Amino acid sequence: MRRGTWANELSGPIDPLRNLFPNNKVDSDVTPNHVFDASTDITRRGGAAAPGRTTSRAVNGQQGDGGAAATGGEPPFRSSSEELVNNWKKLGSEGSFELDVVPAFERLTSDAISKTAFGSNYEQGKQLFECQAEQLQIVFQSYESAYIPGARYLPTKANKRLNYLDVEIRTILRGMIKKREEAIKLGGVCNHDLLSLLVDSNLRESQENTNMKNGGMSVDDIVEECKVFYFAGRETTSDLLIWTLVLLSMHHEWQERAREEVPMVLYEVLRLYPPFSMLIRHTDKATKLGEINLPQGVLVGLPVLSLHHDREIWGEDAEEFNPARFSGGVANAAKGKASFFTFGWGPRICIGQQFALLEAKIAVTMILQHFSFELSPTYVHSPYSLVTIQPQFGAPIVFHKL
Ligand code: HEM
Repeated sequence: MRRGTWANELSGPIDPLRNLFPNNKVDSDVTPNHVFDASTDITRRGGAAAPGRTTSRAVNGQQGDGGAAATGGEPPFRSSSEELVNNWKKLGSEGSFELDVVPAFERLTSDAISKTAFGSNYEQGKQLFECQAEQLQIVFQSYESAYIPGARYLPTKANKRLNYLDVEIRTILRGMIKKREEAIKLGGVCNHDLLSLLVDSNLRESQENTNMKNGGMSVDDIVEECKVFYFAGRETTSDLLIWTLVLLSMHHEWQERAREEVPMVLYEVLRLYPPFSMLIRHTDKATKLGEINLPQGVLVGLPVLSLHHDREIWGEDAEEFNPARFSGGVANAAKGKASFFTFGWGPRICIGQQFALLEAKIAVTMILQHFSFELSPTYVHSPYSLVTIQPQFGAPIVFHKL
Protein backbone atom coordinates (compact mmCIF):
# COMPACT_ATOMS: atom_id res chain seq x y z
CA MET A 1 0.00 0.00 0.00
CA ARG A 2 1.32 3.37 -0.89
CA ARG A 3 1.40 6.51 1.21
CA GLY A 4 -0.49 9.44 -0.22
CA THR A 5 -1.31 13.04 0.36
CA TRP A 6 -4.47 14.97 -0.25
CA ALA A 7 -3.16 16.11 -3.53
CA ASN A 8 -2.11 12.79 -4.94
CA GLU A 9 -4.73 13.08 -7.60
CA LEU A 10 -2.63 15.86 -8.94
CA SER A 11 0.22 14.18 -10.66
CA GLY A 12 2.75 14.68 -13.36
CA PRO A 13 5.49 17.24 -13.51
CA ILE A 14 3.47 20.05 -12.01
CA ASP A 15 2.35 18.54 -8.75
CA PRO A 16 4.20 20.39 -6.01
CA LEU A 17 2.80 18.31 -3.17
CA ARG A 18 4.03 15.20 -4.86
CA ASN A 19 7.32 17.00 -5.24
CA LEU A 20 7.35 17.84 -1.55
CA PHE A 21 6.37 14.35 -0.41
CA PRO A 22 7.60 12.06 -3.19
CA ASN A 23 5.25 9.14 -3.21
CA ASN A 24 7.27 6.68 -5.17
CA LYS A 25 8.22 4.36 -2.33
CA VAL A 26 6.05 1.27 -2.15
CA ASP A 27 5.44 -0.10 1.32
CA SER A 28 5.03 -3.77 1.97
CA ASP A 29 1.40 -4.65 2.42
CA VAL A 30 0.06 -3.42 5.71
CA THR A 31 -1.90 -5.82 7.84
CA PRO A 32 -4.32 -4.59 10.49
CA ASN A 33 -2.10 -6.03 13.18
CA HIS A 34 0.78 -4.03 11.91
CA VAL A 35 -1.16 -0.81 11.69
CA PHE A 36 -2.85 -1.24 15.03
CA ASP A 37 0.08 -2.51 17.03
CA ALA A 38 -0.71 -0.75 20.26
CA SER A 39 1.79 -2.64 22.34
CA THR A 40 4.50 -0.06 21.91
CA ASP A 41 4.24 3.47 23.13
CA ILE A 42 4.35 5.71 20.10
CA THR A 43 6.77 8.05 21.83
CA ARG A 44 9.38 5.32 21.84
CA ARG A 45 8.81 4.20 18.30
CA GLY A 46 10.28 7.35 16.80
CA GLY A 47 13.80 6.16 17.51
CA ALA A 48 13.44 3.15 15.25
CA ALA A 49 14.18 3.78 11.63
CA ALA A 50 11.92 2.24 9.04
CA PRO A 51 13.66 -0.10 6.60
CA GLY A 52 15.41 1.75 3.85
CA ARG A 53 15.66 5.02 5.70
CA THR A 54 19.14 6.35 5.40
CA THR A 55 18.50 9.46 7.43
CA SER A 56 17.05 8.35 10.73
CA ARG A 57 20.13 9.03 12.80
CA ALA A 58 20.34 12.56 11.52
CA VAL A 59 16.98 13.50 12.95
CA ASN A 60 16.50 11.13 15.83
CA GLY A 61 20.00 11.25 17.23
CA GLN A 62 19.35 14.15 19.56
CA GLN A 63 19.20 13.13 23.20
CA GLY A 64 18.05 16.22 25.01
CA ASP A 65 21.06 18.20 23.88
CA GLY A 66 19.08 20.96 22.23
CA GLY A 67 19.73 19.38 18.87
CA ALA A 68 23.49 19.52 19.23
CA ALA A 69 24.11 15.95 18.08
CA ALA A 70 23.14 16.76 14.54
CA THR A 71 25.55 19.61 14.17
CA GLY A 72 28.53 18.42 16.13
CA GLY A 73 28.31 20.67 19.18
CA GLU A 74 26.27 23.83 18.55
CA PRO A 75 22.76 23.35 19.95
CA PRO A 76 20.65 24.94 17.20
CA PHE A 77 17.23 24.45 18.81
CA ARG A 78 18.36 26.37 21.84
CA SER A 79 20.04 29.13 19.86
CA SER A 80 16.99 29.58 17.60
CA SER A 81 14.66 29.77 20.62
CA GLU A 82 17.04 32.09 22.46
CA GLU A 83 17.06 34.41 19.49
CA LEU A 84 13.25 34.43 19.43
CA VAL A 85 12.91 35.10 23.15
CA ASN A 86 15.56 37.85 23.03
CA ASN A 87 13.75 39.54 20.16
CA TRP A 88 10.46 39.37 22.05
CA LYS A 89 12.06 40.77 25.20
CA LYS A 90 12.99 43.88 23.23
CA LEU A 91 9.37 44.44 22.22
CA GLY A 92 7.03 46.61 24.30
CA SER A 93 8.55 49.18 26.64
CA GLU A 94 5.64 48.79 29.09
CA GLY A 95 6.39 45.14 29.67
CA SER A 96 3.54 43.94 27.46
CA PHE A 97 3.23 43.62 23.72
CA GLU A 98 1.01 41.99 21.12
CA LEU A 99 2.31 39.74 18.37
CA ASP A 100 0.98 37.40 15.71
CA VAL A 101 2.97 34.27 16.56
CA VAL A 102 2.39 32.61 13.15
CA PRO A 103 5.27 34.27 11.24
CA ALA A 104 7.46 34.17 14.36
CA PHE A 105 7.14 30.39 14.72
CA GLU A 106 7.45 29.79 11.00
CA ARG A 107 10.75 31.58 11.13
CA LEU A 108 11.86 29.72 14.26
CA THR A 109 11.19 26.26 12.83
CA SER A 110 12.67 27.21 9.45
CA ASP A 111 15.80 28.33 11.21
CA ALA A 112 16.00 25.14 13.28
CA ILE A 113 15.60 22.77 10.32
CA SER A 114 18.03 24.84 8.22
CA LYS A 115 20.69 24.68 10.90
CA THR A 116 20.16 21.09 11.95
CA ALA A 117 19.64 19.44 8.61
CA PHE A 118 21.47 21.72 6.24
CA GLY A 119 24.07 23.58 8.30
CA SER A 120 22.67 26.92 7.13
CA ASN A 121 20.10 29.30 8.64
CA TYR A 122 16.72 30.86 7.89
CA GLU A 123 18.16 33.62 5.71
CA GLN A 124 20.00 31.11 3.52
CA GLY A 125 16.97 28.84 3.22
CA LYS A 126 14.54 31.76 2.83
CA GLN A 127 14.28 31.65 -0.96
CA LEU A 128 13.55 27.94 -0.86
CA PHE A 129 10.91 28.29 1.86
CA GLU A 130 9.25 31.07 -0.10
CA CYS A 131 9.15 28.95 -3.27
CA GLN A 132 7.60 26.02 -1.37
CA ALA A 133 5.01 28.30 0.26
CA GLU A 134 4.05 29.74 -3.13
CA GLN A 135 3.73 26.26 -4.62
CA LEU A 136 1.25 25.33 -1.92
CA GLN A 137 -0.73 28.51 -2.35
CA ILE A 138 -1.13 27.89 -6.08
CA VAL A 139 -2.19 24.28 -5.55
CA PHE A 140 -4.78 25.23 -2.97
CA GLN A 141 -6.13 28.02 -5.14
CA SER A 142 -6.61 25.42 -7.85
CA TYR A 143 -8.82 23.41 -5.46
CA GLU A 144 -11.25 26.31 -5.44
CA SER A 145 -11.83 26.16 -9.18
CA ALA A 146 -13.78 23.52 -11.10
CA TYR A 147 -11.86 20.28 -11.72
CA ILE A 148 -11.14 19.74 -15.41
CA PRO A 149 -9.45 16.40 -16.17
CA GLY A 150 -6.05 16.93 -17.72
CA ALA A 151 -5.98 20.64 -16.87
CA ARG A 152 -2.73 20.13 -15.04
CA TYR A 153 -0.98 19.55 -18.35
CA LEU A 154 -2.15 22.82 -19.91
CA PRO A 155 0.34 25.66 -20.12
CA THR A 156 -1.73 27.95 -17.88
CA LYS A 157 -0.18 30.81 -15.96
CA ALA A 158 -0.43 28.84 -12.69
CA ASN A 159 1.08 25.68 -14.18
CA LYS A 160 3.94 27.61 -15.70
CA ARG A 161 4.61 29.26 -12.37
CA LEU A 162 4.57 25.88 -10.61
CA ASN A 163 7.07 24.54 -13.09
CA TYR A 164 9.25 27.58 -12.62
CA LEU A 165 9.17 27.21 -8.83
CA ASP A 166 10.02 23.53 -9.07
CA VAL A 167 13.05 24.30 -11.25
CA GLU A 168 14.05 27.09 -8.86
CA ILE A 169 13.92 24.79 -5.82
CA ARG A 170 15.92 22.11 -7.58
CA THR A 171 18.53 24.64 -8.66
CA ILE A 172 18.97 25.96 -5.12
CA LEU A 173 19.26 22.46 -3.69
CA ARG A 174 21.62 21.24 -6.40
CA GLY A 175 23.83 24.26 -5.65
CA MET A 176 23.86 23.40 -1.93
CA ILE A 177 24.66 19.75 -2.67
CA LYS A 178 27.47 20.65 -5.06
CA LYS A 179 29.04 23.04 -2.56
CA ARG A 180 28.86 20.41 0.16
CA GLU A 181 30.36 17.76 -2.12
CA GLU A 182 33.28 20.02 -2.90
CA ALA A 183 33.80 20.87 0.77
CA ILE A 184 33.73 17.19 1.74
CA LYS A 185 36.18 16.29 -1.02
CA LEU A 186 38.54 18.99 0.27
CA GLY A 187 38.15 17.54 3.76
CA GLY A 188 36.85 20.86 5.06
CA VAL A 189 33.50 19.73 6.45
CA CYS A 190 32.86 17.81 9.61
CA ASN A 191 29.15 18.63 9.98
CA HIS A 192 26.92 15.85 11.07
CA ASP A 193 23.86 17.40 9.55
CA LEU A 194 21.50 15.60 7.21
CA LEU A 195 22.99 17.06 4.06
CA SER A 196 26.52 15.99 4.98
CA LEU A 197 25.34 12.49 5.81
CA LEU A 198 23.53 12.16 2.49
CA VAL A 199 26.32 13.65 0.38
CA ASP A 200 29.12 11.90 2.25
CA SER A 201 27.51 8.45 2.11
CA ASN A 202 26.83 8.99 -1.54
CA LEU A 203 30.39 10.02 -2.33
CA ARG A 204 31.71 6.96 -0.52
CA GLU A 205 29.24 4.76 -2.33
CA SER A 206 30.26 6.14 -5.70
CA GLN A 207 33.94 5.69 -4.86
CA GLU A 208 33.30 2.08 -3.95
CA ASN A 209 31.21 1.45 -7.05
CA THR A 210 32.58 3.55 -9.84
CA ASN A 211 29.37 2.70 -11.61
CA MET A 212 26.49 4.35 -9.71
CA LYS A 213 24.03 1.79 -10.99
CA ASN A 214 25.34 -0.51 -8.28
CA GLY A 215 23.62 1.50 -5.61
CA GLY A 216 23.74 4.86 -3.87
CA MET A 217 21.52 7.84 -4.42
CA SER A 218 21.53 10.09 -7.42
CA VAL A 219 21.74 13.84 -6.93
CA ASP A 220 18.03 13.91 -7.75
CA ASP A 221 17.35 11.47 -4.90
CA ILE A 222 19.22 13.77 -2.51
CA VAL A 223 17.28 16.74 -3.84
CA GLU A 224 14.01 14.89 -3.12
CA GLU A 225 15.08 14.04 0.44
CA CYS A 226 16.07 17.66 1.06
CA LYS A 227 12.75 18.96 -0.26
CA VAL A 228 10.80 16.73 2.11
CA PHE A 229 12.88 17.76 5.09
CA TYR A 230 12.69 21.47 4.32
CA PHE A 231 8.92 21.23 4.10
CA ALA A 232 8.12 18.64 6.76
CA GLY A 233 10.54 20.09 9.28
CA ARG A 234 9.00 23.48 9.21
CA GLU A 235 5.24 23.76 8.80
CA THR A 236 4.19 20.99 11.16
CA THR A 237 6.32 22.02 14.12
CA SER A 238 5.36 25.63 13.63
CA ASP A 239 1.66 24.61 13.82
CA LEU A 240 2.36 22.69 17.01
CA LEU A 241 3.91 25.79 18.59
CA ILE A 242 1.14 28.09 17.39
CA TRP A 243 -1.68 25.91 18.78
CA THR A 244 0.24 25.36 22.01
CA LEU A 245 0.36 29.09 22.66
CA VAL A 246 -3.28 29.52 21.64
CA LEU A 247 -4.47 26.73 23.95
CA LEU A 248 -2.29 27.82 26.84
CA SER A 249 -3.73 31.32 26.39
CA MET A 250 -7.24 29.89 26.55
CA HIS A 251 -6.38 27.75 29.58
CA HIS A 252 -4.26 30.04 31.68
CA GLU A 253 -4.10 27.60 34.60
CA TRP A 254 -2.04 25.29 32.38
CA GLN A 255 0.68 27.88 31.77
CA GLU A 256 1.96 27.34 35.28
CA ARG A 257 1.74 23.56 35.06
CA ALA A 258 3.25 23.53 31.58
CA ARG A 259 6.49 24.89 33.00
CA GLU A 260 6.85 21.51 34.72
CA GLU A 261 4.96 19.27 32.33
CA VAL A 262 5.50 20.47 28.79
CA PRO A 263 5.41 17.05 27.03
CA MET A 264 1.87 16.19 28.03
CA VAL A 265 0.72 19.66 26.97
CA LEU A 266 2.33 19.11 23.57
CA TYR A 267 0.65 15.72 23.14
CA GLU A 268 -2.73 17.19 24.01
CA VAL A 269 -2.23 19.99 21.49
CA LEU A 270 -1.27 17.41 18.86
CA ARG A 271 -4.37 15.39 19.70
CA LEU A 272 -6.77 18.32 19.37
CA TYR A 273 -4.99 19.99 16.45
CA PRO A 274 -3.02 17.32 14.54
CA PRO A 275 -1.18 19.21 11.77
CA PHE A 276 -2.36 16.59 9.23
CA SER A 277 -6.10 16.07 9.68
CA MET A 278 -6.15 13.12 7.26
CA LEU A 279 -3.64 10.51 6.09
CA ILE A 280 -4.19 8.80 2.78
CA ARG A 281 -3.10 5.46 1.40
CA HIS A 282 -3.36 4.13 -2.13
CA THR A 283 -3.84 0.40 -2.69
CA ASP A 284 -1.35 -0.81 -5.28
CA LYS A 285 -3.02 -4.22 -5.22
CA ALA A 286 -6.18 -5.76 -3.78
CA THR A 287 -5.79 -5.67 -0.01
CA LYS A 288 -7.68 -7.10 2.94
CA LEU A 289 -7.80 -4.74 5.89
CA GLY A 290 -9.47 -6.45 8.82
CA GLU A 291 -12.90 -7.45 7.52
CA ILE A 292 -12.75 -5.04 4.63
CA ASN A 293 -11.68 -6.04 1.12
CA LEU A 294 -10.16 -3.13 -0.71
CA PRO A 295 -9.79 -3.39 -4.49
CA GLN A 296 -6.66 -2.23 -6.25
CA GLY A 297 -6.35 1.46 -6.98
CA VAL A 298 -8.52 3.03 -4.30
CA LEU A 299 -7.63 5.84 -1.96
CA VAL A 300 -8.21 5.09 1.71
CA GLY A 301 -8.44 8.04 4.06
CA LEU A 302 -7.57 7.80 7.73
CA PRO A 303 -9.45 10.65 9.42
CA VAL A 304 -6.90 11.58 12.07
CA LEU A 305 -8.91 14.54 13.31
CA SER A 306 -12.09 12.50 13.87
CA LEU A 307 -10.14 9.72 15.54
CA HIS A 308 -8.53 12.23 17.91
CA HIS A 309 -11.92 13.64 18.89
CA ASP A 310 -13.71 10.31 19.29
CA ARG A 311 -15.47 10.09 22.67
CA GLU A 312 -15.40 6.31 22.63
CA ILE A 313 -11.62 6.43 22.69
CA TRP A 314 -10.82 9.57 24.65
CA GLY A 315 -13.85 9.80 26.91
CA GLU A 316 -16.62 12.34 27.39
CA ASP A 317 -14.11 15.19 27.61
CA ALA A 318 -12.64 14.34 24.18
CA GLU A 319 -13.30 17.89 22.95
CA GLU A 320 -11.69 19.50 25.96
CA PHE A 321 -8.11 20.54 26.55
CA ASN A 322 -6.92 18.23 29.28
CA PRO A 323 -3.17 17.49 29.07
CA ALA A 324 -3.44 15.39 32.25
CA ARG A 325 -4.88 12.57 30.15
CA PHE A 326 -1.30 12.01 28.92
CA SER A 327 0.18 11.84 32.41
CA GLY A 328 0.55 8.05 32.07
CA GLY A 329 2.01 8.18 28.54
CA VAL A 330 0.51 8.11 25.09
CA ALA A 331 -0.48 4.42 24.98
CA ASN A 332 -2.26 4.80 28.30
CA ALA A 333 -4.15 7.89 27.21
CA ALA A 334 -5.29 6.08 24.06
CA LYS A 335 -6.42 3.13 26.18
CA GLY A 336 -3.98 0.76 24.53
CA LYS A 337 -5.27 1.41 21.03
CA ALA A 338 -3.33 3.01 18.20
CA SER A 339 -5.51 6.07 18.27
CA PHE A 340 -2.94 8.84 18.50
CA PHE A 341 -2.13 9.23 14.84
CA THR A 342 -0.49 12.64 14.73
CA PHE A 343 2.78 11.22 13.42
CA GLY A 344 1.23 8.37 11.43
CA TRP A 345 1.99 4.76 12.33
CA GLY A 346 3.84 1.73 10.98
CA PRO A 347 6.80 1.75 8.61
CA ARG A 348 6.16 5.27 7.41
CA ILE A 349 5.72 6.86 10.79
CA CYS A 350 7.13 10.38 10.88
CA ILE A 351 10.89 10.20 10.96
CA GLY A 352 11.10 13.63 12.59
CA GLN A 353 8.79 13.19 15.56
CA GLN A 354 11.48 13.28 18.23
CA PHE A 355 13.07 16.21 16.46
CA ALA A 356 9.76 18.10 16.47
CA LEU A 357 8.94 17.30 20.10
CA LEU A 358 12.38 18.30 21.33
CA GLU A 359 12.32 21.51 19.35
CA ALA A 360 8.84 22.42 20.61
CA LYS A 361 9.72 21.50 24.19
CA ILE A 362 12.71 23.81 24.21
CA ALA A 363 10.85 26.69 22.56
CA VAL A 364 7.75 26.48 24.80
CA THR A 365 9.84 26.10 27.96
CA MET A 366 11.94 29.14 27.14
CA ILE A 367 8.87 31.24 26.30
CA LEU A 368 7.16 30.20 29.55
CA GLN A 369 10.27 31.11 31.52
CA HIS A 370 10.09 34.71 30.33
CA PHE A 371 6.45 35.47 29.59
CA SER A 372 2.87 34.88 30.54
CA PHE A 373 0.41 35.39 27.71
CA GLU A 374 -3.22 35.65 26.70
CA LEU A 375 -5.21 35.85 23.49
CA SER A 376 -5.54 39.27 21.93
CA PRO A 377 -9.14 40.59 21.76
CA THR A 378 -8.64 40.55 17.98
CA TYR A 379 -8.06 36.78 17.90
CA VAL A 380 -10.73 34.87 15.96
CA HIS A 381 -10.82 31.12 16.53
CA SER A 382 -11.00 29.62 13.06
CA PRO A 383 -8.83 26.54 12.50
CA TYR A 384 -8.68 25.67 8.83
CA SER A 385 -6.84 23.13 6.78
CA LEU A 386 -4.25 24.34 4.28
CA VAL A 387 -2.23 21.12 4.01
CA THR A 388 -1.84 21.45 7.78
CA ILE A 389 -4.36 22.82 10.31
CA GLN A 390 -3.66 26.51 10.85
CA PRO A 391 -5.43 29.50 12.41
CA GLN A 392 -7.15 31.16 9.48
CA PHE A 393 -6.79 34.72 10.78
CA GLY A 394 -3.44 34.36 12.49
CA ALA A 395 -2.75 34.02 16.19
CA PRO A 396 -2.37 37.46 17.81
CA ILE A 397 -1.26 37.01 21.41
CA VAL A 398 -0.55 39.52 24.17
CA PHE A 399 2.65 38.77 26.09
CA HIS A 400 3.59 40.05 29.56
CA LYS A 401 7.20 39.92 30.63
CA LEU A 402 7.70 37.99 33.86
C1 HEM B 1 4.61 18.16 14.95
C2 HEM B 1 5.43 17.90 13.97
C3 HEM B 1 5.24 16.83 12.94
C4 HEM B 1 4.13 16.10 12.61
C5 HEM B 1 2.75 16.17 13.24
C6 HEM B 1 4.51 15.20 11.54
C7 HEM B 1 3.66 14.29 10.95
C8 HEM B 1 4.01 13.45 9.93
C9 HEM B 1 3.12 12.52 9.28
C10 HEM B 1 1.67 12.34 9.65
C11 HEM B 1 3.83 11.89 8.32
C12 HEM B 1 3.30 10.89 7.32
C13 HEM B 1 3.22 9.52 7.91
C14 HEM B 1 2.44 8.63 6.98
O1 HEM B 1 2.15 8.98 5.84
O2 HEM B 1 2.15 7.57 7.43
C15 HEM B 1 5.17 12.40 8.35
C16 HEM B 1 6.18 11.99 7.50
C17 HEM B 1 7.45 12.51 7.51
N1 HEM B 1 7.93 13.47 8.38
FE1 HEM B 1 6.92 14.35 9.88
N2 HEM B 1 5.82 15.42 11.22
C18 HEM B 1 6.31 16.40 12.05
C19 HEM B 1 7.59 16.89 12.07
C20 HEM B 1 8.61 16.49 11.24
C21 HEM B 1 9.95 17.03 11.27
C22 HEM B 1 10.45 18.09 12.22
C23 HEM B 1 10.64 16.40 10.28
C24 HEM B 1 12.09 16.55 9.88
C25 HEM B 1 13.04 16.92 10.65
C26 HEM B 1 9.75 15.45 9.66
C27 HEM B 1 10.09 14.62 8.62
C28 HEM B 1 9.24 13.73 8.03
C29 HEM B 1 9.62 12.90 6.90
C30 HEM B 1 10.98 12.86 6.22
C31 HEM B 1 8.50 12.12 6.58
C32 HEM B 1 8.40 11.07 5.49
C33 HEM B 1 8.76 9.72 6.13
C34 HEM B 1 8.68 8.57 5.15
O3 HEM B 1 8.12 8.71 4.09
O4 HEM B 1 9.18 7.50 5.50
N3 HEM B 1 8.52 15.55 10.26
N4 HEM B 1 5.26 13.35 9.34
